[in-house]
Amino acid sequence: MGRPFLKMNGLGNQFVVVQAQDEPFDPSPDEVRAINDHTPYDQLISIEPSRSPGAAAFVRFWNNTGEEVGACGNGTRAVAWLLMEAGRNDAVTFATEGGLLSGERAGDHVVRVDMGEPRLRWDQVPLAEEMDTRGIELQIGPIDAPILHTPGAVSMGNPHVVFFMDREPDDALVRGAGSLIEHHPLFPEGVNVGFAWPKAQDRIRLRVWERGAGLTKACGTGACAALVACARRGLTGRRATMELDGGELTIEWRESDGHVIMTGPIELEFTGRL
Ligand SMILES: N[C@H](CCC[C@H](N)C(=O)O)C(=O)O
Repeated sequence: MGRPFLKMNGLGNQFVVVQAQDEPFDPSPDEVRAINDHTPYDQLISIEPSRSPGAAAFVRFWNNTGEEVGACGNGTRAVAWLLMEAGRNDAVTFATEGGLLSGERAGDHVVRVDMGEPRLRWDQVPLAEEMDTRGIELQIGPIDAPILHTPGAVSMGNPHVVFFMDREPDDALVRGAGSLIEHHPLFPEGVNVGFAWPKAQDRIRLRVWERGAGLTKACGTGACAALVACARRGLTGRRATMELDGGELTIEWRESDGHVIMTGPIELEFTGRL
C-alpha cells in the first residue's frame, strides 16, 4: 500500500501533492513519471519539513516528464491553502527552490500568493546570449508568422517566453510553436511558452505551452510572466484579469515593491494512495 496523496487543481492545472513532513519523499525521474501513469497530473508537489526559520515548510515541484522545477504558481496556491488549513491560519510563508513565497486567504478556496519579483535580466531567464528581454530576437525555423516576432522573456523562478498576440491563440499555433520553442537553443534550461492577447489595459487572454507538461488549462507563473511582459511593453497596466482556458486569475505587478501578486481559486478533488 503506497503513501497517501492529495489530488488538487488550480483552474484545471492538475497536481498530485505528497505530504513529506514525517516521511522523506525523494522520487527518481522514473518514479515521478510512474506516478503520472497511475494518476495523471501536470506537476507533482511535495511538502517537506522547513529548512529555514520563518518558513512553514520547504516545497518541491516536478513536471510530469520527471524533471524538478523551481516554481509553480497554481501549485503554490494549492500548497498555501493546505498549509493554512493545517495550521488554521489565514496566512503562511514557505520556501521553494525559487525563493520564499507567502500566501493568504482571499475567499472560500481562493488564495492570494506573493510570487516575489520577476527576474528580468537575460542571464536570469536564462537566455543563451545577452538580449533585451522586453523583446528578444527569436527565429523559429520554418514558422515565420509576424506574431512570433520579438516576444518578451521573464523568469518567475522558472523561464518564460511570452508572445504578444492580436487574436485568440489557436491550438495549432500553441501546440506547434510551443513544442518547437520549449527546447529552443536560446533557452539553455528550456522554457514555458506563453501566447498573450492583451484585450484591454486590464485584461489578457493567455494560453501556455508548459515546459515539461505541454498545453495545460492554466499556468500561474505563466500568467505572472505574461502580465509583466505586457506591462513592460506598455500593452497593459500593471494589474490585469488573466483569461486562461481553465478560468481567471488576477495578477498585479505591485508598484511599491515590484512583487507579483496572484489571486485565484484552488480545488481539492480527492485523496488516494501512490
Ligand atoms: N512547467 C513549469 C512548472 C509549472 C508551472 C505552472 N504549472 C504554474 O502554475 O506556474 C516549468 O517547467 O517551469
